[in-house]
Amino acid sequence: MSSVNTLSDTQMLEAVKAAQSKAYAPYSKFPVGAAIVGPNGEIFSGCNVENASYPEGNCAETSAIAAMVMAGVTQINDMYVIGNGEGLVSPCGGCRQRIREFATANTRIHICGPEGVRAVMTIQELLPHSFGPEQLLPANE
Ligand SMILES: O=c1ccn([C@H]2C[C@H](O)[C@@H](CO)O2)c(=O)[nH]1
Ligand SMILES: [Zn+2]
Repeated sequence: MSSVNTLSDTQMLEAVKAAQSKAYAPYSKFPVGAAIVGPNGEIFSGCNVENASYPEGNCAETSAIAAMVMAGVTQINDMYVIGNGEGLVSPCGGCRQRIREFATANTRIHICGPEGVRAVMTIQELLPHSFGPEQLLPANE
């Protein structure tokens, strides 16, 4: 558990809380917010969007990634996630793969609670031995 929040943690906590407040989660009643810091310090946020056809719902991380890509950005420097409860709301398997697509070795995922950042991890820790763009894209980029 990390106990000290940096200035940017404080700013990002505000951003994820604002995103969480927009969640559409009438079925699970489990609102989640996510906020990405891009390579130039831009912030892209998203919330979970559920659906009466349950499997069609989107996670907050997925929504934030869509907002980032819509803005023309394809690199995640940091991802902040917040949910309710005591434990760690860490990205689901599908979202780990989606984050992986835009992550670098320096990307950090910050799992938050209302009081601050509870844990920080790398995508390598969340998704070891992962499959990624390097397998499919030419190396001469
Ligand atoms: O990291 C997570 C975990 C869960 N959810 C959402 C999916 C669903 O709407 C609700 C309950 O699983 O929380 C997220 O958005 N992100
Ligand atoms: Zn997910």
